Amino acid sequence: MDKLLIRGGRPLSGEITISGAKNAALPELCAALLTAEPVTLDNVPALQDVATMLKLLRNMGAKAERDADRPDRIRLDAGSVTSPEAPYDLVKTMRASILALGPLLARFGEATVSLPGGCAIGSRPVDQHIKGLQAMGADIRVEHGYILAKAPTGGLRGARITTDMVTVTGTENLMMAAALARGETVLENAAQEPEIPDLAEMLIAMGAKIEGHGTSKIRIQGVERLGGVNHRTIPDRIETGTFLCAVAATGGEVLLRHARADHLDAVIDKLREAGARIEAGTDWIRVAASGRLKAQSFRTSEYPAFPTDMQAQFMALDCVAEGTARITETIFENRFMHVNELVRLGARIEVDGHTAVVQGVEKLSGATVMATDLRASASLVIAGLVAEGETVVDRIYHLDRGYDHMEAKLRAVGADIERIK
Ligand SMILES: CC(=O)N[C@H]1[C@@H](OP(=O)(O)OP(=O)(O)OC[C@H]2O[C@@H](n3ccc(=O)[nH]c3=O)[C@H](O)[C@@H]2O)O[C@H](CO)[C@@H](O)[C@@H]1O
Ligand SMILES: C=C(OP(=O)(O)O)C(=O)O
Repeated sequence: MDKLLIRGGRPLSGEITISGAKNAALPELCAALLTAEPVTLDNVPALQDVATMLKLLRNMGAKAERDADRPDRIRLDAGSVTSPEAPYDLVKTMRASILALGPLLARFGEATVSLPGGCAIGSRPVDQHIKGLQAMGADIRVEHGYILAKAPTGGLRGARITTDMVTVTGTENLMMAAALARGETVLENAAQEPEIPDLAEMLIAMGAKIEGHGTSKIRIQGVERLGGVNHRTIPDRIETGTFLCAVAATGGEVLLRHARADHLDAVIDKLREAGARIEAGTDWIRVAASGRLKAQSFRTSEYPAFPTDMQAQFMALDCVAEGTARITETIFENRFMHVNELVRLGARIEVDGHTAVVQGVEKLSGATVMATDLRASASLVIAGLVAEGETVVDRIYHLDRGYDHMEAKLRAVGADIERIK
């Protein structure tokens, strides 16, 4: 199993190019299932989750290949889908496979999708996806770990759907299903994360009629068919935020290219309050920091508030900042698993329910730690970059699921980090 060996204590300087967003690319790959025409996606990151999604689409009979001359481009053709099914062995490694459910049901009138397992960060049920599709007339049974879904005769029907909580993939699944349903769907309490308007723009370019994306009320007028499209995925705001925290923690100065500061206001505000210097243009962000920063308290919440996917990385920064930070996680019930590993590196953190209290220390000291989920892994990498001596981050397959060549990007700005097999 691969590990990362980090020798900490080096400031970072230079340039990093931000990849396309994992959480936009995954639903957009599934959106290709809505049409029999070719779809081309650009700026798709090279990640394990994307590879898994391509496998899943090919398993259904779709064509899904990276362009040989241009690796960020994926060409998809779901004209040849024969089996609207997502089997357990592919779904179990990637929860986002649930995003195949809405498009398959809308286009083929039926779908069989394995229930995603509970994962490290929480139980993560999909009841809201199911409830929304049922409101559109689908008959849904859960048997032997599979969601067996059938559309009514004549196809899904538009409906007014208010989800019990704000759900990102739930909103995406229902928006995609509604694009091919009969009549109007109104999604109330919709998620507003930037990945949702990006998906909506792609669907609109395919011929969908969608309004209100990026707000909590999305209106979709179903159309009979959708066509092909060439769409460019937005930059990954969480990869961007991860590198911003890394530079703020280690000190130095780095220019992030192809980055969108306007998708990351809550994190950038906190970094500035901590003492990092940040400038930004339309597609770049420059971050500079020196000395110890000031610890920052925050509370994760739905967009545009502080993202849960940045909680672990910012906690690593707080571990070596001056003062005390209170970090409250409100989205997932079990997203503090990095805490014990950070403590192994010398951090002082106490968890009380959904809140972690971090007392900043002057330094961390390298140790062997274990990655438990994707962003926990990123947090341990940041901690390793600031710790004295050697840190080994074990089980980095989590990191490979969601970061595009992270260690190569960090090495290019001066980090002493290598992958050991
Ligand atoms: C592929 C992708 O885009 N993943 C992101 C997406 O995950 P994902 O879409 O799975 O997360 P949700 O927004 O759905 O989850 C929000 C909360 O709602 C709960 N819930 C959700 C759906 C449901 O049917 N029932 C239910 O109870 C979840 O357990 C969680 O407590 O948004 C999360 C929250 O920003 C991010 O951390 C993930 O990186
Ligand atoms: C939790 C995450 O992803 P997923 O929903 O794919 O598990 C994440 O990106 O931090």
